[in-house]
Amino acid sequence: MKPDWESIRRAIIDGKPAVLVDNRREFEADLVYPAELANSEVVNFMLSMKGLLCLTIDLEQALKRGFFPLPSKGGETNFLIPVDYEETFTGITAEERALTARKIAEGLEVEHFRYPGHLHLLGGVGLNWRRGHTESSLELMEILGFKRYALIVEILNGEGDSHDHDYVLKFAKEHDLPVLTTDDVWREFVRRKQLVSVYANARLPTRYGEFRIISFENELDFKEHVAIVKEPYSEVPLVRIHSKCLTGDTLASLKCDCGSQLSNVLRMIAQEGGILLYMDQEGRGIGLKEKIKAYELQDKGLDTVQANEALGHKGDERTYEAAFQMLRALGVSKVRLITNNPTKARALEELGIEVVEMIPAPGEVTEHNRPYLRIKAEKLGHKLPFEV
Ligand SMILES: Nc1nc2c(ncn2[C@@H]2O[C@H](COP(=O)(O)OP(=O)(O)OP(=O)(O)O)[C@@H](O)[C@H]2O)c(=O)[nH]1
Ligand SMILES: [Mg+2]
Ligand SMILES: [Mg+2]
Ligand SMILES: [Zn+2]
Repeated sequence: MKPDWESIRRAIIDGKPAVLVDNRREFEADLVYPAELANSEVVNFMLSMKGLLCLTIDLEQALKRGFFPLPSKGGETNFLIPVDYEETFTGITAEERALTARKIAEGLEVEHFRYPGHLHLLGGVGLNWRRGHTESSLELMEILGFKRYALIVEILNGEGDSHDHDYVLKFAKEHDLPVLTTDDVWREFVRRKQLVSVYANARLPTRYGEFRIISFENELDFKEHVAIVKEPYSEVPLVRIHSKCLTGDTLASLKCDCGSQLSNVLRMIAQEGGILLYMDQEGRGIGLKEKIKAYELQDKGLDTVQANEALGHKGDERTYEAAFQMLRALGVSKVRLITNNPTKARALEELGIEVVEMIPAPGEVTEHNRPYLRIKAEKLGHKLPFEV
C-alpha cells in the first residue's frame, strides 16, 4: 500500500518527524525531518533518540559548495566535515544546531561555517546507487515537497539497540509520528524518476517471425535487460516478463518450464503483436552461479525453494521495477500479462501499470519438471493452467 504522503507532510509541518524504517536492514529506524524547518524543539526531541544527529545533503551539491569529506577507512557512509554556522556561539545547543541546519538548507557556501563543528553531515549519492537511510531521507524530502536536506537520527531503545522494531512502533504510536519504510520511498522513487531509456532498436528476424530488439540505458538496476517487440501491437498489448534461464532458455534443460514458455510466448507475440521483456534475473534473481549450487542441493533432495533458502536466499529475489520502467520507456501503461505468477502482476499494479488481464503462460510439463512446477504452485503462488 502507498503511504499517504499528504498526511505525512501535514504531520511534519506540525512538528512531528517521520519514522523511516529500513526494512532491508533489520528494521533499523531513523527519525527524519526537513532541515529547512528545523527548530530547537524538534532538534531537542531528535537528540533524545540517542543516535547520531546528522544532516543529509546530496554529496555532489555538498562538494560543489565546498564542504569536504572526512578521511574514511572501511566505512561506506559518506561523512563530511561537521560544521557550525558562523553566527552560533558553540554550535552544540538544539537551537544552534537547528540554525546550522537551516543555513545549510538555504544553500550557504562553506565559508559561512566553522569546522569541525557540531552538526554531522552525510552525503547522499542517489537512491539508485545506494539504498541507505541517507539517500532515502533525501528522496523522502523531495516526495514531500521539501528541499533535499534532512535531519536524521537513529532511534535506539532502552538498552541502546537500534534494531528493535517493536520499540520503534510503540514509540511512534505514543508520539503520534508517521511511520514509513525505505521500501515505500524506493517505490515512490521508481514511480517518479525514469532511469531507464531506450538505447538502441534493431531488426531481429527469428524462427518465430520478425521482431525488433531494444536495449536500454539503465541507471535503475544497471543490468542488461532487453525487449523483444513485435509491431504493431494493440493499445493494451500482450506483454511477457521473462526472467533469464540459461539452462532452460538456451540449453534446452527439462528441469524447468522456462524454455518451452519462452518459445510458446514468442510464438503468441509473433502472431498477435506485443512485447517480451527478457530480464537479466537468472535463477529468480540469485544469479547463475548460485542457481547451479541450488541445483546441486536439489540433486540431494531439497526442493527449489528449500535450496534457495539453504543458500541464504529468498525463494524468489526478483523485483519488477526495471520491467516497469522499461514498459514506461516504451509508452505502455496497460498490459495483458502472460504469466502464471500473480506476483508479477501485483508488482506492476503497485507501481502503476494496469494489468487488464493475466493470460496463462503455457509451458511443457515433463517428468523432470513436474515436482518443480508443483512446488512453484504450492510455495510461490503460481496458478498453473494445467494439472501437475
Ligand atoms: N533459484 C532457482 N531458479 C530457478 C530454478 N529453476 C528455474 N529458475 C529460474 O526461475 C525463473 C523463471 O522465470 P519466469 O518463467 O520468468 O518466471 P516464473 O516465476 O516462472 O513466472 P511465469 O513463468 O511468468 O508464470 C528464471 O530466472 C529461472 O532461471 C531453480 O530451481 N532455482
Ligand atoms: Mg542509519
Ligand atoms: Mg516460468
Ligand atoms: Zn528455467
